[in-house]
Amino acid sequence: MTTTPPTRTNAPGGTTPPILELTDVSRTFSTGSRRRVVLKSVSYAFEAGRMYAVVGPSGSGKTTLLSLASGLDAPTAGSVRFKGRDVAELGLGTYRNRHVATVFQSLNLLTYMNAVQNVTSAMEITGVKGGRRKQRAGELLDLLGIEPGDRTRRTLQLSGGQQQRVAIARALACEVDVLFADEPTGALDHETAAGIIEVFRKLAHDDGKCVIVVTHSREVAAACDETLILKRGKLTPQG
Ligand SMILES: Nc1ncnc2c1ncn2[C@@H]1O[C@H](COP(=O)(O)OP(=O)(O)OP(=O)(O)O)[C@@H](O)[C@H]1O
Repeated sequence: MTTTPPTRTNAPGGTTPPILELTDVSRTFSTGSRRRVVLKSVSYAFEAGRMYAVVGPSGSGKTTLLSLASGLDAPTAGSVRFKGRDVAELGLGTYRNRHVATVFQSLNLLTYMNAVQNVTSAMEITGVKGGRRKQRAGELLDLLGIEPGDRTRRTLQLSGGQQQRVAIARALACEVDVLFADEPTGALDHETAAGIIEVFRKLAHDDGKCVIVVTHSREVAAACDETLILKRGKLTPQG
């Protein structure tokens, strides 16, 4: 088993070991005889305590990048390392379930459950004990501005923006080191979006998490510590 300690950092003169490191990651999709190279040897080291925006034109591969970094998909070539360990060795399922949480563009809420149940169900692998789960879910739904009267309604009956906020509360409930979010403010009004971004910033800056957000929003990108541009298969930090 390889446990090479991480050494790289993107910060000029920085020495912080990365929490998540992509090394020469490529992803090619083959449909029939057609091959499409979406990511070409992408390398980047993400640090704890920072919030990153991944931006780029539609179809440039942002969701693909997020899928690889979050262990939903495996690269065609290259490696993804979490705390120095190759996630392929750790096991993609273990990596996904124990170390990272993702707010998907499609949200993936359990629509037959209410908001509280969606959030508590994410706590099964955390240290939060059964009796405290409801209370913790209440705290998170409070933080995301879901009114008490809406928390016991099936999520299918909530608005798109409310569902998005429940999905974020559920991701926060996982208490993991890395949080990924794909267009997390897409269905939200300006004010609610600003509140969500503040929650993400605090998560990074106060709780030391690594937050990686795919976004088309300039406001979201401006609130991040670093913006990475994905274009023609390459990931480049904004100058
Ligand atoms: N499973 C797949 N099979 C074949 N092609 C795929 C697959 N997943 C993604 N692609 C292709 O990879 C390219 C990048 O898609 P991706 O969804 O990662 O882009 P994106 O930057 O997230 O786009 P958007 O901003 O529109 O959400 C697209 O051309 C898409 O059709």
